[in-house]
Amino acid sequence: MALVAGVDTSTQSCKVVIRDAETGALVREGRASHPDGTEVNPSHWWTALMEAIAQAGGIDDVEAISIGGQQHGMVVLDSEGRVIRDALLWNDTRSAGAASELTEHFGANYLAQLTGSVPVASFTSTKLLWLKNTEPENAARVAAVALPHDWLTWRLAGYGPEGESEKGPVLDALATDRSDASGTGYFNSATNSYCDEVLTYALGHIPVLPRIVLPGEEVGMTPGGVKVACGAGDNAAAAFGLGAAEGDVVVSLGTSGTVFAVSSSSTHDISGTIAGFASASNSSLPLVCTLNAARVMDSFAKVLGVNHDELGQLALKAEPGAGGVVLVPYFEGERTPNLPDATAELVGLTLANNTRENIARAAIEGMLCGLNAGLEALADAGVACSRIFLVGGAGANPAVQVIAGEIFGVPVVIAEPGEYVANGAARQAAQLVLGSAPAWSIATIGTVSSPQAVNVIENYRKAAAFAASR
Ligand SMILES: Nc1ncnc2c1ncn2[C@@H]1O[C@H](COP(=O)(O)OP(=O)(O)O)[C@@H](O)[C@H]1O
Ligand SMILES: O=C(CO)[C@@H](O)[C@H](O)COP(=O)(O)O
Repeated sequence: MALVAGVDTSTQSCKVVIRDAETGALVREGRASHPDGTEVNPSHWWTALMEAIAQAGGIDDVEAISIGGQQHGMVVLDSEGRVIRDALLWNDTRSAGAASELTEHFGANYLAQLTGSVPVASFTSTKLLWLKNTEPENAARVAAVALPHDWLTWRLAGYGPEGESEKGPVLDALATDRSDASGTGYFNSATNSYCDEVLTYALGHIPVLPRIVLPGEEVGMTPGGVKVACGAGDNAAAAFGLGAAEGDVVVSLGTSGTVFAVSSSSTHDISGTIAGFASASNSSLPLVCTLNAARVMDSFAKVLGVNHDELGQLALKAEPGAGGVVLVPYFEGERTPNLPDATAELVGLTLANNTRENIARAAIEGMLCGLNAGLEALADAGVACSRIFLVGGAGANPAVQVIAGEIFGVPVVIAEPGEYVANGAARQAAQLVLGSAPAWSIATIGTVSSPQAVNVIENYRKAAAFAASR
């Protein structure tokens, strides 16, 4: 039995699954936490990866490993392979001004055609421009730029600063894949090449960038002799893990809320709503992302003094529409719509409807209505949606599954709880070992199908428009 390992180095934690390459059967798993914050020293990701691998029983008996990871984070290295400053993560909004500057300089239409997306503060390109504008001495020292999964892949393959790695600081050994590169804002996934003009404007010079490795190709070997595959951005890895095909839309409720689909045609949305990313299988991954998902539930569970399941039970005791209470969940600002400085609003309260049940339901409805707007944008762009796969930490909550059926108005398939990003990465590792991607089956536990709660969506739309107008 050949074993493969898949990793999800996500915003809040690192998860490792070890699976049978042929059947996909789960053999062992492990996880470790990441620190809080939108600015993180990458060494914490390495420590968490080592801890999660150890918890999963190590990888000595594994033939190949691949890493899926949070997208966009800016990891800047000097010529000695050392990290110059803490990485700015995808949910750090300080580069919102730089995003506007890039869009004004090149034009939304030009960037959408060239890179598939109009940049917002999440994109790596905007973080590099922020670095050049704010910390010019750090920007001048940048010899290489990597994403979180690229940097961990490099370290896993034995590279890193002298004294901390077996193979030393070989910057040219950095590697990535199309899906994660497509989230940088300086990559053209039609030609699989980097956009020098955007990079030069953003950073002031062209650094070493990870070479693009195609699915099924090998990046290198760990010092222990395990093959390393190219990895992927976390959303692309989840789609690959689920085997998502045309007509399947994936909604992921982790720190970010994302709605995306694997598509044979690329998008170039000049409004900036849809990011035109690449998938982990040589196709496209149109995606809409919000900054406010699982943590909205974490926050309301804390305020109401309940756990996640109890929050869900409270929500299901309230009627759809929460008696008129509406949450616009912009706790961390928002990315789609692009409102980096917005704050959350709880509106429509009266003495009669101000109950724990209504507030719990409004929290879940608000989180999902934000993503429903993304689903509508994908439909407007011609992306087919006959069913939705719900994944991510908050997607496992039974109340979220029921309410998702009402908000999306499309059958919601409930996959067995699992680590779908890590599974997708493990499937990439299996592709490397077997020569083609194995057809692992996905265990589902049911489908939620409800008429769409049109009034709930309309009330949310009005409240969100009001919040955006402030
Ligand atoms: N049953 C649940 N209901 C709601 N939220 C949950 C549940 N279980 C976990 N979460 C939340 O999901 C988040 C973790 O999900 P995950 O997909 O791993 O996030 P990320 O990939 O961004 O690190 C945490 O905020 C956690 O509190
Ligand atoms: O920025 C995006 C997608 O564009 C986020 O989806 C990140 O990739 C983080 O993912 P999670 O850690 O929330 O799963």
